[in-house]
Amino acid sequence: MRMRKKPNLIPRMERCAEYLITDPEAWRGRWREKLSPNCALRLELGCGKGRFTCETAAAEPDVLFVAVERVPDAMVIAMERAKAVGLANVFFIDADVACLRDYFSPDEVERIYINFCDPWPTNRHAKRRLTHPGFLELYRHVLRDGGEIHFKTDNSGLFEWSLFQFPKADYALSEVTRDLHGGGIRGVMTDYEEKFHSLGTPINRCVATKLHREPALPEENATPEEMPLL
Ligand SMILES: C[S@@+](CC[C@H](N)C(=O)[O-])C[C@H]1O[C@@H](n2cnc3c(N)ncnc32)[C@H](O)[C@@H]1O
Repeated sequence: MRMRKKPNLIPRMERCAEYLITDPEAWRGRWREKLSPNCALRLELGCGKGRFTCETAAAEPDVLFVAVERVPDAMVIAMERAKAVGLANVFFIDADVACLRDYFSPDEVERIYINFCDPWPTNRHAKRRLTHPGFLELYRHVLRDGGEIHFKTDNSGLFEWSLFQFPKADYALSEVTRDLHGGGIRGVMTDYEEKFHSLGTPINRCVATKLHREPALPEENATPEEMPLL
C-alpha cells in the first residue's frame, strides 16, 4: 500500500526533477547514454531515503547508479541528497521493483544492491520479499552473467532463508557474513543500517553472483511446438 503523499511532495520533486526518470521504459537498453558508453550500471532496489545510494555514487563517479523506490515521500529525500552534492551519476525511478524488465534490457546491469528490504515474515506474504525466487528470476533477466547481487539485512531469519534461495536460482554465494561490522565499520551504511547498528544488531551481508545457464535442450519426444527456440 502506498503512503499518503505529503502535501509539499510535488514541488519538492520538481526542485530536483533532473534526478527523476519519469519515462524509464524509454531508457531501456540505453541507460549508459546518461553517463558514458562503457560505464558500469548498478541498481539499488528499495533505496528509501538514499543515504547509501548517494554516498556510493559520490565515491564512484564513473559508475552509473539507478535507484528504484515505490514510496515517493522517501525517494524525494534521496533526490534532494543527490542534488545537494551535485551528483551527475545517479537517477531515480518511482516504481515497483516488479516492473524491472520493462526498464532494463537483458544483460544491461552489472550489480544490484538490496539493502534492508522488508522481511515480510509470514508465508502468506513471502512472495513480496525482494529475495523471493520470483524476484531472483526477474533479476536474472537484467543482470549479465557474472553480475552480482549485494544483499544486506538486519533480519537473520530473512538472511538464512535468502541464503537458501540464491543457489536454487543459480547464483553462487560469496562474502557471507553474519556480523559485517564486527571488526569495525565496513562499507557505506544505509539509513536503516546505521539505526540497527547503533542498537547493537549484527548486520548480515552476502554477495550472490549470477551463474550462466545453458538454454534447456528439447526433450527427445517433444513435438515441434514444445521445443524451445535456441
Ligand atoms: C526497510 S526500507 C530500507 C530502505 C533503505 N534501503 C535502507 O536500507 O535504508 C525498504 C524500502 O524498500 C522499498 N520497497 C519495498 N518493496 C519494494 C518494491 N517491490 N518496489 C520498490 N520499492 C520497494 C520500501 O518502500 C522501503 O523504502
